[in-house]
Amino acid sequence: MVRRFTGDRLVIASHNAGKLREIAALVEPFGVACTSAGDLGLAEPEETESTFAGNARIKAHFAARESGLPALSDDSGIEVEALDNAPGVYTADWAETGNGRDFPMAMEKVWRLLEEKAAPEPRRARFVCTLCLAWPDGHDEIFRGQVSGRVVWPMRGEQGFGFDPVFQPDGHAETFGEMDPAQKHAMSHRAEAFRLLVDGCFRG
Ligand SMILES: O=P(O)(O)OP(=O)(O)OP(=O)(O)OC[C@H]1O[C@@H](n2cnc3c(O)ncnc32)[C@H](O)[C@@H]1O
Ligand SMILES: [Mg+2]
Repeated sequence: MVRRFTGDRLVIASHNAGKLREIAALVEPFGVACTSAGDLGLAEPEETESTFAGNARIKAHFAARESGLPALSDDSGIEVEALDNAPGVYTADWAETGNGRDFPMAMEKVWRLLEEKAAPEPRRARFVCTLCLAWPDGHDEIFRGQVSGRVVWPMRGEQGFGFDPVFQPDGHAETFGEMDPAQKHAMSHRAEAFRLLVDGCFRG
């Protein structure tokens, strides 16, 4: 049995401004007030697992325990088929410079590796999003969404965040970086996982 969410306040267990924006827009229609882990001064736990679900659990349970409130985390990334699904769980790590994150550099690295392999077009990829809703008593629910498409180069568009400028979803001419937020929400990995969360926990 999936546990229902009956509260009116949720901690968003993420320190990524782009995700916070998207998750707040998805949660808003349900009349649930969102506070981010950063607003509460919570630390960023280390993501030591090798799966999206494992890392999503670490982040949500940490925030739920520390805040005493239900917490929703998001672990996500881009899997590139010709790179054996890298960077995948390590998408944020590929952008890490020591002084912050450099996503243009990480996207260029993906492109360079694809060129070195002479990977044939289209260069298939998918965005994956795993959401974990955890309660302070230790219970959790996990939901996964994905969207298929291709990696394109050069980068296109200023919208969104992270790897959006090099990901073109199937059936569309624009990259996620060129789409407005509502268009991305209509098809994204995050939106799919969120629909499952709503069906299971908000309405179920
Ligand atoms: O862990 P939190 O604090 O939530 O923030 P993070 O940025 O570290 O997030 P992840 O550990 O889940 O790393 C996933 C990375 O994958 C990328 N990513 C995930 N969803 C994306 C999306 O919708 N569009 C573009 N890039 C995305 C983005 O660059 C993220 O930094
Ligand atoms: Mg992270």
